[in-house]
Amino acid sequence: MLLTIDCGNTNTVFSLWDGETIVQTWRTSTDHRRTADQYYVWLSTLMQVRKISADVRNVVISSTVPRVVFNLRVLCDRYFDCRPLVVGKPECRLPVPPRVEEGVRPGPDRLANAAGAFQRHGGDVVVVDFGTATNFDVVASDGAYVGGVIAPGVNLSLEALHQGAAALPHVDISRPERVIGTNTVACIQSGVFWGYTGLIEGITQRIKAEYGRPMKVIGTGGLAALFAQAGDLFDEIEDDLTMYGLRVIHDYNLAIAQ
Ligand SMILES: Nc1ncnc2c1ncn2[C@@H]1O[C@H](COP(=O)(O)OP(=O)(O)O)[C@@H](O)[C@H]1O
Ligand SMILES: CC(C)(COP(=O)(O)O)[C@@H](O)C(=O)NCCC(=O)O
Ligand SMILES: [K+]
Repeated sequence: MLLTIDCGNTNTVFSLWDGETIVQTWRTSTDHRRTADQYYVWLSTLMQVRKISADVRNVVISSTVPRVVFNLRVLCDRYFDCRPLVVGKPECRLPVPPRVEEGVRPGPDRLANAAGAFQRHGGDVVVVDFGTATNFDVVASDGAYVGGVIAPGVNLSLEALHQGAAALPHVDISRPERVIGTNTVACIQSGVFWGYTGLIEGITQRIKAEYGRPMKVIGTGGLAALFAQAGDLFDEIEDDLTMYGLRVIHDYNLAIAQ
């Protein structure tokens, strides 16, 4: 079976595949101190809970936190008896190489999103990925990642507001009914929710204008569904896009090795 691991700056997500479908997804906070043994105890316990007896033979990893990769490699070596494919490393080939400035290393999550979006939609796509950062990944008609936008993430903004302003509490993000808040929490929620809605609308519009061809806008990441409530921001929402892209990259590397 294939295990895809998407390690972001906040959370690390593991998806177990059976052929073409994801059997289960598990999420833990990202912590570079977590050892291979700790990962394995956690994963195998959760598999037992779901009565899954997985024979993991292949692993593919995207990590925006370089330090965690070492222990994930040890996990693969010690418990799955395999060498993982790590997106962004020279030995991991991409179906279509990115077209960016010389020396730039795009986030592996963005490369995975591009591979997944191209397989599903055939290019001319913007992926809006809500993680620690809110990324816009532009995928050209041939499937190449060609750049995009990195904005501070929704939770990061909420946290910064709380940290920086003595009288402002930490609030959870939600869609306020009204723009004009009548209490402090409602004002913050409005600022973040409608502020990000404006950001997403404005940036996708400008990307489309600069790109000059019709584009599809795909939302992914936990908060995409919440922002879909704001109106017509996305053509589609695909929560598993990064994982799916990792699978595409895995399949491609397997095919060229044969
Ligand atoms: N479904 C959700 N509802 C609310 N908040 C979420 C949801 N999914 C993720 N988040 C929040 O968004 C932030 C970043 O999400 P995540 O996708 O895990 O980031 P990363 O991929 O950078 O680790 C986290 O603070 C997390 O709590
Ligand atoms: C922008 C990111 C931090 C987003 O990562 P995440 O929010 O998933 O943790 C990540 O894609 C990254 O580290 N990128 C490297 C720079 C670049 O993509 O140009
Ligand atoms: K991510």
